[in-house]
Amino acid sequence: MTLTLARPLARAALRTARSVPVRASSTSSAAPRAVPRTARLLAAAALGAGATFLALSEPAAAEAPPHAKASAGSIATGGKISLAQLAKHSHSKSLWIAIDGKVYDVTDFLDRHPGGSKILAENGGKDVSKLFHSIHPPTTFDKYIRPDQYVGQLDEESLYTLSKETSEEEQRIQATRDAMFGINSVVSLSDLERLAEAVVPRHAWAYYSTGADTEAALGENANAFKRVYFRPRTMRDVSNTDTSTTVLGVKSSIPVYISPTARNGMGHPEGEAAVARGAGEAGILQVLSHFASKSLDEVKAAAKDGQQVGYQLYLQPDREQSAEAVREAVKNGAHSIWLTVDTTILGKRETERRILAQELSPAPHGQPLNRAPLDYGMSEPKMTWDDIAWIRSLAPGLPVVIKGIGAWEDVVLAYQKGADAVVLSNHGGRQLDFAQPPLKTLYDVHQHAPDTLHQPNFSVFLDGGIRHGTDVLKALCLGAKAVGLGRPAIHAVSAYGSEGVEKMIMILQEEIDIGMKLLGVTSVDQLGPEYLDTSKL
Ligand code: HEM
Ligand SMILES: Cc1cc2nc3c(=O)[nH]c(=O)nc-3n(C[C@H](O)[C@H](O)[C@H](O)COP(=O)(O)O)c2cc1C
Repeated sequence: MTLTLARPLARAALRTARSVPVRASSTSSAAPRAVPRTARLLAAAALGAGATFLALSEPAAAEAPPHAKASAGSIATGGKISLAQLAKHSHSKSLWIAIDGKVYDVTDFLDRHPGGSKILAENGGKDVSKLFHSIHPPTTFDKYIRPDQYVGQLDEESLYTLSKETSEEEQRIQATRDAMFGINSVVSLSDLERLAEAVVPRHAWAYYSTGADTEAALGENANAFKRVYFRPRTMRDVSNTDTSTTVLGVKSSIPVYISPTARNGMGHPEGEAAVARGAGEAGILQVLSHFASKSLDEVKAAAKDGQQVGYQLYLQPDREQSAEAVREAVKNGAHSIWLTVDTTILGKRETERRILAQELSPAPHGQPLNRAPLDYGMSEPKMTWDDIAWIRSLAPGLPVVIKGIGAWEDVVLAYQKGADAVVLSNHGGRQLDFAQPPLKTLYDVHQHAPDTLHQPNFSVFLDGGIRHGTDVLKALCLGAKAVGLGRPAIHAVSAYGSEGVEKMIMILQEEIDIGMKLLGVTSVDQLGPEYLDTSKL
């Protein structure tokens, strides 16, 4: 396996983490331990090669699933299966995988797997429990796998072997976690980011952190805030400030919500459920991704009574599939539907591709030349403005939010087509590189379509690059009703679970409060463009 990039990255992660809340006295234990070659290879096996996930669920000698009894003997051996037997079924004519100690024949699922046949083929003949659970909500399984695909259970020895398997990456992560300072040493969102980089698996960090192409859009999202200055007013009584507001009718402790991000389970076993707990404690709205690691059902179960969770949809070419997803979200109590519209095709995410390609294709010579296929997996390229009415008809009474607007003209269209809100966003710089920073789009709205910012039944939100309370204040001064946090929430949950999310919101609340007092305002509705100098934007 080629580790040329892996090791420096892991070391860099540890270095940066030590400069923030990692106990100095434990630094020696934070160094990756020497790991036998076999363990490295096993680690490599987890994702075709190379990638491993944070321990999520130990393969358990659990009782056979209910459908097993019906199917026992149909394909099957009926008896218990060893890892060696499992490994023999690793080709497209007979493809078995083990999940939580149970073995399934997925040969006829290979070409239907929504995540692509390649990844499934590469993992045939293996235990894929950790990988499976970190990507798929539990409901996925029953939806796609028939009872007759159950082959049998892994034998005791195999289960024991699997339970003892700890990859080099898992050891590195555990050592880093052991060396972390307590949560109260975290003082900023960037502290959480550095910690997350140190404690999530390498491929997960590649996925979370990547932008598209040159990553100019990613960088500019945050930089744009640095080009806007405050014009603070003074000699006003600011002894009592109120940072709260409402977001689509939901009371919110600060004008901030959690943007939808896929696969939170790669960074923390509780994933979006932990985000829900943190958001609930701190009193802000969470929007759950279409590709979340947890189902809306599970997230609602983790949430407080009455806590609201929005549901984000990627419209699929199979409209009935999308209709079903919306109906299910409504049934499970979604507060609102957030339709993402900046993903007609997946952006070219080079950082992520580079790392995965190195891990998946370690051989230096003799590889066939691959053309990366265009990935339409995330959305329907035929989507138009008229689809807003269709979505609305599927979720009567629920707010419909259009997420991923990059030009002021589209804000006007969304308003005219009956959306309840828009999110000015370039998907955190992961889609069209050089798409202008959302703060600039907001400025354009303020210049060209200011009326849309002052409608009682229409809200303009923004996400991308928010890392400080002052960023939140700048967006509100320009007319945004609230802002979304994408990566910061992932960093927070990856580093400290639900407490991390709560801490992140506490930090922002303090920063917003300090900023308001120093600006000379006592409530968020007093914020306006007169508090800004935008001449450098
Ligand atoms: C055998 C049972 C499996 C089923 C039923 C299944 C089902 C699915 C479904 C429905 C999706 C689409 C995601 C969504 O709509 O939420 C998906 C995506 C995916 N699956 Fe699987 N899958 C299985 C096994 C695996 C395995 C063994 C792997 C890897 C080793 C894997 C890796 C992926 C990946 C990487 C994606 C793309 C996720 C994304 O783009 O965010 N799947 N799978
Ligand atoms: C790892 C990751 C996964 C994301 N997944 C989704 C998603 O599933 N649906 C979606 O609408 N946006 C998704 N986004 C975009 C975010 O909702 C949001 O627009 C972006 O992260 C904001 O930028 P920020 O990360 O600088 O806060 C994702 C972003 C990241 C970083």
